[in-house]
Amino acid sequence: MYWLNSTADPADNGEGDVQSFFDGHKALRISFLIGTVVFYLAFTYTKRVYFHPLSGIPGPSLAAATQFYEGYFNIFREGFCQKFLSLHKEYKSPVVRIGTNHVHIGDPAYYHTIHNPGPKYAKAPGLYKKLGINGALLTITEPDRHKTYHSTVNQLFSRRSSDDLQPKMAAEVLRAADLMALQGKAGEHCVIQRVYRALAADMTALLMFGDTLGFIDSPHYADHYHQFMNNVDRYSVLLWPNVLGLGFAEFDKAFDRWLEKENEIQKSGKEPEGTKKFLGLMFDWKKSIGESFNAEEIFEDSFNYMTAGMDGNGHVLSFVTWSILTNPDVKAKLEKELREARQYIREFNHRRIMALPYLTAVLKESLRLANTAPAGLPREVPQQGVNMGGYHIPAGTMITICHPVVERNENIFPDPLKFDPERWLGEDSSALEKWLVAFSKGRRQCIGKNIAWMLLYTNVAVFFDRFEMEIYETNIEDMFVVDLFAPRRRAPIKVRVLKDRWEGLT
Ligand code: HEM
Repeated sequence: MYWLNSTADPADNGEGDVQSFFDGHKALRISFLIGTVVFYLAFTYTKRVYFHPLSGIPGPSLAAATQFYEGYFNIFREGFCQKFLSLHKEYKSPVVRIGTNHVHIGDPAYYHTIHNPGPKYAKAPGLYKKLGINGALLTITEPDRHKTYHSTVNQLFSRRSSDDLQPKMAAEVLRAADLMALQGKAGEHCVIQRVYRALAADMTALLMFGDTLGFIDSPHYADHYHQFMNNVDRYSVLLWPNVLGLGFAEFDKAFDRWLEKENEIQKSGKEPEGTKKFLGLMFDWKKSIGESFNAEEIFEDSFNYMTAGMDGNGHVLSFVTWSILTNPDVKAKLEKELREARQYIREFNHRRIMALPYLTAVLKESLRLANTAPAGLPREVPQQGVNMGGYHIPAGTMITICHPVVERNENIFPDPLKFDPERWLGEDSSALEKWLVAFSKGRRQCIGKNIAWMLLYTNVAVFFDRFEMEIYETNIEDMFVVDLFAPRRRAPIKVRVLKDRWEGLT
């Protein structure tokens, strides 16, 4: 830098001169900075838009150039995923580029290629590692690691294991219904989404840890709005890793209690009777892969199961409730079927409840339209790349096919926005099963599917057979789905119980 000032004393090390040069040339300094930034931006833009391996794929140039494009829609508009379907129309292409290294597929024919039973198309670290829930089953991206974890815990989520919950689930659902009846009599409304979430959270904890956090015991007049649920609502999913230590004291305490019990089992070497619970299985898994048990990691994973269970079910059941109560024909048909099955419903015979055809159709149609994965579940294109929709997509590209591509496709589901359970009852309806993707498909599909179905069936059967209900101060705008990786509605669903049809029955 010495050359900048030719009149300087050669004995001087030059630092002072450089300083005075820049002090005296503020405008030049600013221009230099602006020039550097403009050059950098222009260079990056040109490189990403025109000289990137995805350059040939149509899509908004700004999306290709910078992640800020996606960020803008996520922060200031209704979410980037709201644009996905329209981008395919705008660019008249089944493949569009939605990020620097990210493409979106608009053709349902590729859904099962991406979400397949094999190890190809691993979860994209670009999203899952950023969620920060280290070690959680959900965020494991390495196929082999996922396989060993999944096969160790899978038995806990089997249909049989969910069946074993029957007596306790019956007690909790029937108790929640009794409390709703009391609210109805008092002329109070009920935030039913909280009731569903509370039931699902308690059942998830019971399945996994053999204990609950007592959601259903939290004040019923607040619709079981437990501190855990309250905190989940306050901190978005994207902030969880930062707040896990802050607002979840009760879960923390419960986890310590469960861990202490498991440590005793490990020390004594004496397994209790019955299906091994989650922490025991995690000790097994860690041993089998030669790692030590990391309590912090398992805590985060456990937290993730709790929220996935609570909010997955709450989200879908709130939509079921809205759909039944705003479609009088559907409501009448369902109530007729439930009335005829009342005996089994009151006995909480879940296997018989789960065989009811119209209820099944209502639930499938709700799962289709509830929008359980609005932004899709990004995967990574495997080695050698793939050809899709007339384009070559290179290995390592993040690839997404959001669920509405399938769920709102008019060739698969004619008149797709209509809530029409009958479509699942027709002669060729079995062909539709492959397009029921709400739990995803393939190797990374929802592990909690069995308990989720059991809750969906029994909650709807009990509440809709027992109560005449109406929607209370909730409108269609409240049903809008906001993408926070986990789907959220703008506002929860409220109902009012008008009549208790089981009152006086013995
Ligand atoms: C109606 C309710 C539910 C719906 C619609 C639902 C939906 C989904 C979807 C779409 C995925 C795939 C996520 C991805 O690929 O990243 C998933 C995964 C998962 N779900 Fe669910 N879920 C529900 C209930 C539950 C319940 C009750 C539990 C807990 C017991 C649970 C735990 C999980 C876990 C741990 C994963 C990660 C699985 C893996 O990566 O192998 N879910 N769920």
